[in-house]
Amino acid sequence: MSTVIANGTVVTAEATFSADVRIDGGVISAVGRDLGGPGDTVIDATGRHVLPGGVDVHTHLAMPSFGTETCDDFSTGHLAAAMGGTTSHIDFCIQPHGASLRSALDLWHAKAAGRALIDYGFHVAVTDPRPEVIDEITTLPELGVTSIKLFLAYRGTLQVDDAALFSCLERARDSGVLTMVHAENGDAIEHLMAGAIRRGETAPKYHALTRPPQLESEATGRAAALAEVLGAPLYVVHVSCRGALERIRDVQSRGAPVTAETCTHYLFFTKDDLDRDGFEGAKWVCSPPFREAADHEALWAALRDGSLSIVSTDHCPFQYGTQKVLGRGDFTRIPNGVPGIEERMMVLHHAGVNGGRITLQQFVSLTATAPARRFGLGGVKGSVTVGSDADLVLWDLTRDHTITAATNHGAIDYSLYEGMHVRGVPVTTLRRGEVIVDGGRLIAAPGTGQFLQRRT
Ligand SMILES: NC(=O)NCCC(=O)O
Ligand SMILES: [Zn+2]
Ligand SMILES: [Zn+2]
Repeated sequence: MSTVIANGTVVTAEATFSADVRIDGGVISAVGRDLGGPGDTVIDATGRHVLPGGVDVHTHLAMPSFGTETCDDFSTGHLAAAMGGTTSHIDFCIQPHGASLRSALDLWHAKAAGRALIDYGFHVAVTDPRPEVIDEITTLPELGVTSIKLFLAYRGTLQVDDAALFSCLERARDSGVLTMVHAENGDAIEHLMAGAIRRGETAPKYHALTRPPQLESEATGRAAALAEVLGAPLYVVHVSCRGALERIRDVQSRGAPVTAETCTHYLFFTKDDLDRDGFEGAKWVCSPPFREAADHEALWAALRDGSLSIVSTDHCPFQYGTQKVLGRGDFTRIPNGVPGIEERMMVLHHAGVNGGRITLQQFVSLTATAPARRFGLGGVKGSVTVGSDADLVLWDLTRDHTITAATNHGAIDYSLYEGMHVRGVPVTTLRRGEVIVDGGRLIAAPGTGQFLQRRT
């Protein structure tokens, strides 16, 4: 039996046009006029825009960190994602020290099993780059994993040195695997943090002050230079500042295969948000930290000119009431990370498209088409085109909504965007042709989200 989304306005990364979308076996089989026929299930999209479901390539669900674990698992995180119009994501599987990459992946598969509502893939974060672990990178594509991540910060837990970065970039290049990098100079940060604590500077705002933008720019330039020397593909995650953008543009101008993302929150907040009354600023603690208003404009410009091609969330939620408070009296113990998987599409659409900063096509590209293509899902996810999975979101561009943690759906007890008014919301979400959210009601059953085997 076929489903037809009738009378909507289809939006792709290239164009916006009136069309029906026909779905057979969970896949888009036609896009055109008057596609409905007898026996079809028809979903009337009159007055709605039909967008590809969001693809979020940077999330941390049920991730152990700072002595606790991110509060959204593959059940609550997926519920929040689906409610916000995101239909697939790629989560970071973190290699425990001493473990193989394969066993780390097994751990993450177990976290998702029986819970998933949307489709999901994994990147592997290599944290213990022993020679045999670097050798294992070549085996990842056969497991459906075609990207690894290296952290240049978080000394003692996640950080790797330049020798490991160089070896991994080389091995990944030879295996068709994309290397992602968290670019901050972890050694300099440790030094600055220790000095702040010695001086009794313990409040959340010192998180931002001990991670200055120069240390992100330096690490970005270093990673980009190593990738350029090797001709290895590199993806810089969560770019937050002008200096890092300059380093990325520099290597891109010479044709180096370096791409980059920013995350939603870096377009909205500044380091002053960490200096809110009492301990409230802890809600805004993430790495890299928030910068200046001028960085927002630089990031928007980079999204327009393509030097940044993706907006992801870095959804890494820790409850304020029970988890962020672990760092009361010592900012270095505040779990790093902020939530955003439910808000990404709405706030980016509102500030970006309604705000006149990007077009609706650019919005689709940044949130769905480009991330799918970059991470081995092109032609499968992220586009309203024939042959792609029917992951679709029907948007009402005229509907108003006020964001508040009380009506959000994840396990997190706050929203960075609390009280923000947006116009334009997802009203119906389909995953592989099946309606999973309609009018704010979840319809999908736990365990129906599928693992995404990605291509190199
Ligand atoms: N971003 C952040 O503060 N936490 C999540 C881990 C990471 O991406 O660095
Ligand atoms: Zn990071
Ligand atoms: Zn992250």
